[in-house]
Amino acid sequence: MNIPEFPIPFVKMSGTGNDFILIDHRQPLIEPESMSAFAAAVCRRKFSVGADGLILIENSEQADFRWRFFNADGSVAEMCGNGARCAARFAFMQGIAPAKMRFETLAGIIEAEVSGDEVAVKMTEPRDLRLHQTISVNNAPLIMHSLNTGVPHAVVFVDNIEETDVCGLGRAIRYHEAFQPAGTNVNFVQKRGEAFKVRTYERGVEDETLACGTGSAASAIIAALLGQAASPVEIITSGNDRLMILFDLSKVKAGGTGPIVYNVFLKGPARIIYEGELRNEALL
Ligand SMILES: N[C@@H](CCC[C@H](N)C(=O)O)C(=O)O
Repeated sequence: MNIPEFPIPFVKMSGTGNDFILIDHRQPLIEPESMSAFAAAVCRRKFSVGADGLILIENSEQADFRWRFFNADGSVAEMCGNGARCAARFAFMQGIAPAKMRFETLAGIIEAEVSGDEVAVKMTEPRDLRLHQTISVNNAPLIMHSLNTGVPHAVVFVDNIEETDVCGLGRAIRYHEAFQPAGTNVNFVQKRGEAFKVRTYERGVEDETLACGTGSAASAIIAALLGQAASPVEIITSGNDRLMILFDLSKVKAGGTGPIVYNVFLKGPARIIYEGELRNEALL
């Protein structure tokens, strides 16, 4: 890795327990070929700052800014719902963007609105919907659904979410041949009154995270398509925080087949935990 010039100012943020390191990278500090290794080093818990992901905010010619998003293992993700809410608040706070903004991600343009510590983002149009797939996991048939809400998600409805082996089952599904080569994030979902509890095994973190925005959106939309919910859907995260998912749904596409879902919004808190300066020892 090319060693960047230290110290590097950063902000640590949490989107309902999904935590990120944010860096204003409009003046480039880290060489593109070193970014993945840099992300993996600074996201390493207990040895460095520790986080589920790294977000670099850069200049854009089409929007208020663009981001580069890295998972904790250094892999690049096309989109991250909670990261998007944190990035919007960071950009507003640093004077990079107004309260109502647009920014570029690999999944497309994201619209966001910041109001205090609450941030709403308009997600990309969901795609690649598959309902009622049966795959074999640990030699047993498992029924699941899948949807791409910016990144790929599998959704499994369970009867006892507390007892579900999120890491064991999640890893088996994440690496299942049905989802290769990209792999998938995996959400386990259980209805709780009018709300839904969601626990997510995240690709690129390779662990359960305390919340997942795109996973919550995929779970809410699939619950609605199965007739179990209607927008707005309240999601209870693993960390017992709340996210709201709003969307429009029409059961049949005009002149075609299959449902369409559009105007998908993800709303919830995006909190600033601390600000600091990275030293070179953060990479050791
Ligand atoms: N935590 C995220 C999703 C981040 C990307 C994911 N790990 C992937 O690689 O697909 C969210 O809040 O949406």
